[in-house]
Parts: sequence; C-alpha cells; structure tokens
Amino acid sequence: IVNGEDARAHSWPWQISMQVKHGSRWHHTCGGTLIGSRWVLTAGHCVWPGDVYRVVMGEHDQSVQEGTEQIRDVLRILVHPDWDINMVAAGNDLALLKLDKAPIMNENVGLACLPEAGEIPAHGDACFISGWGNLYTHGPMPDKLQQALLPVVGNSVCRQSDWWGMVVKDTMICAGGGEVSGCNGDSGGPLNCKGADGKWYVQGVTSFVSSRVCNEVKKPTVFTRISAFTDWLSNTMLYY
Ligand SMILES: CC(C)C[C@H](NC(=O)[C@H](CCCC[NH3+])NC(=O)C(F)(F)F)C(=O)Nc1ccc(C(C)C)cc1
Repeated sequence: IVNGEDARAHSWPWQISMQVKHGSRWHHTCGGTLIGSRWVLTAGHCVWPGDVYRVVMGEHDQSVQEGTEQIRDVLRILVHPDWDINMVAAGNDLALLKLDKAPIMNENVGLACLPEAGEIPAHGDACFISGWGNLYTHGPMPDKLQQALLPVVGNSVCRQSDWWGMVVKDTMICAGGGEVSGCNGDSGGPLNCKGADGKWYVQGVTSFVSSRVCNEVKKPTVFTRISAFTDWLSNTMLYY
C-alpha cells in the first residue's frame, strides 16, 4: 500500500498472508480474506501452477513471532474458471484456497462478512484497503500490516477515457485514484467497507493497479466485486 499507515494490530482479523515456498523459506506473495472456517478468498493471479502455498492468520508484524499467528497448509486451490492471466481486463480474478484444518477463531482470527448478491458500493463510500504490499512501486514490503482509506470511485467515473476506460467491467470496483493505492503484494487482499449497520463488509478482492506506477493519479486500485460472484463462491465451498 502506497501512502498508508500501520493498521492497529488484528483490527482486520479476516486478513491473511498467502505465502509461497522458495527452497526452504516462505515468502509473503499475496493477501487474502478468511470467508469460511476452512476457506480463504484471494486473487486468481496470485496462484501459479506448481507453487506450494501456506496461509498465515492472526499475523501483524511479519518480522516478529507474536504468538497470535496460526499457520495452515492449503489442501486445494480452486481458481475461477473464467480467470485468464492474459486477459486481466476480463476480470474474474478470484481463487479459493481450502485449508487443511480450520483455525481457532479468536480476537485475532475471524470470518469476514460478505455483501448481498448484486450489492454495489456507492461512489464515495469510505472503504479501507489492507495488506503487506509494497510501500511504493518497486519499493520494499512493510513488516506491519498497512491500511489506507480508499474511497469508492463509481464505475461511471472510473470508465472515463483518462481513467481506466473500458478496462473496468461491471464485476469490478474502483477505489482511490489519488496518491494512495494498493501495490504489488496487496493482491488478493480485502477492500473493507463499513455497512449501514456499522459492521465491516469485504466488498472487493485487490486485483490491479497501473502498470506504470502503483499510485498513478486517475488509475484507482481495481478490485474484483465479490457481490458478483456469490453463486460461484457458495457453490464451490459447498461442493469441495
Ligand atoms: C508494477 C506492477 C504494479 C504492475 C501491475 N501489477 C498489478 O497490478 C498486480 C498484478 C496484476 C495482475 C496482472 N499481471 N496487482 C497489484 O499490484 C495489486 F494492486 F493488485 F496488488 C500490473 O501489471 N498492472 C496492470 C496489468 C494489466 C492491466 C490491464 C487490465 C490493462 C492493468 C494493470
């Protein structure tokens, strides 16, 4: 996240770190959201055939063993059937990770609330992006979970030619577009939006930013809109 701040520890208890094994070491590669006792939602572009992943929950500072971490292996990976890495603009940038065992739910690890099918966050809705992605383009990753206020940009604005244009589909949410943005490593993480009931809902899965510079003005961070995939999510989690 570019121009964010340290999150208060464990204030987004559904935020997970998806880690990939390189040799004998594990590296954070993407964010994700705990949406079921054994299910994590992340981005399709976070999954590469042949890689081995694990999920770390209850994490805050990745450089410190805080005693709140719970680590699980990934038993099964289900990438959305219409995701195509060569057609990022088509959307469907989703993957479900089934964990080998459910984590213990506590004040540091909990399930996200998901929106009703078809719910579209309004232009100007105050949402927060969270993640351990780069602090600036090609910059370092932080140790502590970052967060940043990222107001929703309605698709009619986001589709303007000097913004994202027709890259933005109905199944996407734009947010930000100023000096604050997601960046590599935030992929797959949540867009946290406060509902009318005062509860936080995860409305989006971080998908892409400008390929020129993460926080390019008029190129908001683009999220996969979860409320457009409620059937796929429930059917997949029910079946596998
Ligand atoms: C240096 C980085 C920031 C480059 C930038 N990376 C990204 O946007 C990556 C992965 C995107 C998947 C496609 N490979 N995502 C992120 O950095 C995220 F913000 F989501 F955390 C990018 O490729 N962005 C991109 C790629 C394709 C498009 C087409 C839809 C035009 C738009 C933006």
